[in-house]
Amino acid sequence: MSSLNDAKRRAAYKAVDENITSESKIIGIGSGSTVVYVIERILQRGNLANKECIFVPTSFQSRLLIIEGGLNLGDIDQYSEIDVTIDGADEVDENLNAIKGGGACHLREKVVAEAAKKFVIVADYSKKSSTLGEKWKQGVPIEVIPFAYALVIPSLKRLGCENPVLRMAKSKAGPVISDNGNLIVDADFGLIKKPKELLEKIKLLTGVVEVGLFVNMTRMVYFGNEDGKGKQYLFK
Ligand SMILES: O=C(CO)[C@H](O)[C@H](O)COP(=O)(O)O
Repeated sequence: MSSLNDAKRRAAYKAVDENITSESKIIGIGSGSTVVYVIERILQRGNLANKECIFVPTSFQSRLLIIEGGLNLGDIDQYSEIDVTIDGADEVDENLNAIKGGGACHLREKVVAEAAKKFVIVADYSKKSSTLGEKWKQGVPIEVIPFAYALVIPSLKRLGCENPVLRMAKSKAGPVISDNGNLIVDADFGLIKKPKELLEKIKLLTGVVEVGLFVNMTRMVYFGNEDGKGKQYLFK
């Protein structure tokens, strides 16, 4: 296994072991490659898989992971109070603010994170930074309704992003369509020293549904380390 995957797995296992307890009944499941290891660990711990836990997905991908794992699937409209949500991230700064949405799922991810008493991020060492924008060079993912994207792009330029890019699909001629039927614009703002301010400004643009900046939401981050030895935890 690559050191990166190994690091993802270590972070995910530790986060499950330390945050999903016998008290946890409703659990939010994020999206992405690291979350696959979250489900793997939950299944290994048969007591979690078999008992009456309900798992709330953040995407088509995590819905499938829950179903294929034979876990109890719930929806956010049935379970709007979640005990703990565990999700990946594209970058996390030293204040535990994060960029998310590399998989175009950040709208649902934010809903399920906000519904949780505790929001926990799992990531490999390459995601750790001191200031957002240092590591994730693709830009801030912004979910936009299709009708408005041509208007949102120049507005993002006025906010300081030189080249906002409509995210295109890799195996289809056309744009990435989110699970909500929307488009994703990736907007590189360089180093983001004031993520809350930027989030508020982007969110005010008409047609923007959600921004992949998770500010003041994360309680804990588990980073899997490169050396294969330890794990690094950051707590708020
Ligand atoms: O925000 C996300 C999807 O929208 C993912 O959590 C993020 O992209 C991290 O993914 P991975 O664990 O594959 O690195």
